[in-house]
Amino acid sequence: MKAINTETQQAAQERQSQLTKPMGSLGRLEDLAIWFSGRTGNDTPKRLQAAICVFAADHGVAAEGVSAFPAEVTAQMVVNFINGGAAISVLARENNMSLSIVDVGVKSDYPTPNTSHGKLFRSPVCAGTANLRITAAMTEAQMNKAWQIGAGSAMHAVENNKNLIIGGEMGIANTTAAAALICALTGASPEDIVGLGTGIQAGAHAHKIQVVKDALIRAKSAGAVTAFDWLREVGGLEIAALAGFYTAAAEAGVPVLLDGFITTAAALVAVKANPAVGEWLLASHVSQEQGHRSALAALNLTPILDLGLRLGEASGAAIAFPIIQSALTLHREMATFAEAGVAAGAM
Ligand SMILES: O=C(O)c1ccc[n+]([C@@H]2O[C@H](COP(=O)([O-])O)[C@@H](O)[C@H]2O)c1
Ligand SMILES: Cc1cc2nc[nH]c2cc1C
Repeated sequence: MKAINTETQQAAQERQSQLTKPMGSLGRLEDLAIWFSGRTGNDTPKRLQAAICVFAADHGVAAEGVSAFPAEVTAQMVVNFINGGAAISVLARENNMSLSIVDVGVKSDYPTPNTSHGKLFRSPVCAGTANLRITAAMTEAQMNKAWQIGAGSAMHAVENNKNLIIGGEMGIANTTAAAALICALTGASPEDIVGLGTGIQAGAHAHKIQVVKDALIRAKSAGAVTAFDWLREVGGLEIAALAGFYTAAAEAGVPVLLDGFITTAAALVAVKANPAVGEWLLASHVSQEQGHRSALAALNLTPILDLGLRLGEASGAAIAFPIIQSALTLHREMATFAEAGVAAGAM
């Protein structure tokens, strides 16, 4: 894993103190510029070129009635992404970000749209996971395959000169898998982590908590210990792909911007498997899903935005992106006190 460049990071900190503003007056935007300086080895980091990959897959646990929507919506939304009508399609266009949709296990058939608001990669590992309440979600081989597809997507983005990696997901019932993973990897209780996902009612929420409890007990008695064990037992194909995606980005030394609850669960898996990955992660927002705040805290991450979002698809990351871009442009282009002939204050 590439080390953080403390020299460029320090130079960026020094530059921040010389720009024509009271020190600290740009708040977290200053920290973001300094953070990127250390990661890019450049005291004035270049403009960001972001790649978004949305990983889509289905979940056997949807059969438990844990989502407000039917599983068919996963496939239908994949088509909507490519047709340009989904939130992430709009946001990717708005912010000039490349958009790839990667099917790693969508169950229902769907036509290949002949529009191209994003690139579709059909690489299903299998037709969705098994029901994690009653059996392992994936086999070891399926999990590894999904992980490798995610890693390959990150490497492809890096080869295309992308310098910010954004992962998103689409998968009906995946907040159940993500909640189970977060509980398993942080020790939190299902009551504190399981949320309403797409908008289930109180009765379905109580049942969803029980499903997660049952899954945790089952997986534990099946011998789950490592992050990979838990991923295989209670995770999902798109979550495995995201964990591989984040790990490969960190290994290539390219910063990662997380999205919501599910992407954070994937990041937790990646960091538990290799703690150095954590140095390359930024949190775009804290979602409305109940356990997101504590999952981010477990990763030592502070979200940029808190807008009550709960959509997924990388939408929160795409919304935070222009703020990060502004932080870097300000850092590069603002004049120093000396250049502008402005008197510096006492520091
Ligand atoms: O990103 C989030 O924080 C988030 C919170 C709630 C729901 N979602 C999205 O909604 C879907 C999962 O919700 P559910 O109720 O089917 O588990 C999945 O496609 C996610 O992208 C996403
Ligand atoms: C319509 C819809 C869009 C989504 N995007 C991400 N998850 C989603 C879930 C639903 C139900």
